[in-house]
Amino acid sequence: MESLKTNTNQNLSHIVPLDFNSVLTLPESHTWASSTEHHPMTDSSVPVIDLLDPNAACLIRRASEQWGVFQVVNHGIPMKLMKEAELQARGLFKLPRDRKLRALRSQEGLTGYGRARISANYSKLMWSEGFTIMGSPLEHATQLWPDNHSVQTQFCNVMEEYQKKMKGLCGKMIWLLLGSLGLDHEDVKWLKGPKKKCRHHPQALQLNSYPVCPDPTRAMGLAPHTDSSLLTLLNQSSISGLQVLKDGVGWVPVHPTAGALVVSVGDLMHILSNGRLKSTMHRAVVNKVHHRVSIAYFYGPPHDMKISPSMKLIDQDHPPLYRPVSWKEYLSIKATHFNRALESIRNDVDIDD
Ligand SMILES: O=C(O)CCC(=O)C(=O)O
Ligand SMILES: [Fe+2]
Repeated sequence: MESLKTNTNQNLSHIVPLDFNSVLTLPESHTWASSTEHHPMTDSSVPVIDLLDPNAACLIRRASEQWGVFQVVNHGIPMKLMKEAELQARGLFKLPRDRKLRALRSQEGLTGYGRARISANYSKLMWSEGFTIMGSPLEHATQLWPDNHSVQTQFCNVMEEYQKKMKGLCGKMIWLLLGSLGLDHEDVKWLKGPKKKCRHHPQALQLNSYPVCPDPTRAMGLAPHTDSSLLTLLNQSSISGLQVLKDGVGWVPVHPTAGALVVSVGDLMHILSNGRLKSTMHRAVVNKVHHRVSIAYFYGPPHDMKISPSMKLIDQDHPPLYRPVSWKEYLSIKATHFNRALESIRNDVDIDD
């Protein structure tokens, strides 16, 4: 792979995705030892919950305890906006490679085009490319469409509106979940309440693209991971690819449901709930026919706020499972320990650095 240098002369080739159009066979660098072909030994599937159901809070608590992942319908996000965001993402990833590379993430940067960040934790590369947005994507939009002001504006408007709507829904979902565990605003003061003005909650939008793959069973779209967030809302479009790891069963596909959003409990929500709600391992597989795009919205607590198991969920039989940790600290622990990050902050486990 060519090395890409910026004007600060940093070598950024470890951020650059493969030129997927230029290869007819799966390169060795992207060939995973174990096949992603799977035959789950179960008929059970990730619950689909109607948010207008009077029993919704109880259903999402049960789904979060048993699966850590569920789909929601009647969530109030306009279908038109979900489709428009998907179209904008597709338009971006269809741009010529040199255009996308103009908006490449920088070494320390958080936003822009590049490989999945978890690539650093695996020896094989993934069959995907991503684009991260935090707030206004205007700077990158001008790099992507330098001569087309109206495309820039349209892209920014859609992505900003999408983040705004996701933020509202995420807040609602988090309070539904916490309420179903018996927690209220007094127990989680740092979390934005309906009328309270609180500190800034970091959010990020991750556009994922999984190009058509010549040998999908030996490739990996996005390798197994848990999300570090409090909660993640995923718009997975109509093409399947997302799978969750279910204890005793194996990888279970999350079949796309028209208009639904996939909700995943993140590691920090798992900590806050003292282990009651699961942050489930998930991955994305690829296919030979369709270019799949997904849009993940991650919502976290204020960066420096220490998150610890809620006092109300601690008693003699349920001691605090985790030590307090801020999101900032947790992200750096995750960078080192990756899928063992939660284990590394458990009160009852010692693991080597
Ligand atoms: O594309 C998908 O289905 C999964 C995306 C995901 O897990 C992520 O962006 O963290
Ligand atoms: Fe994820």
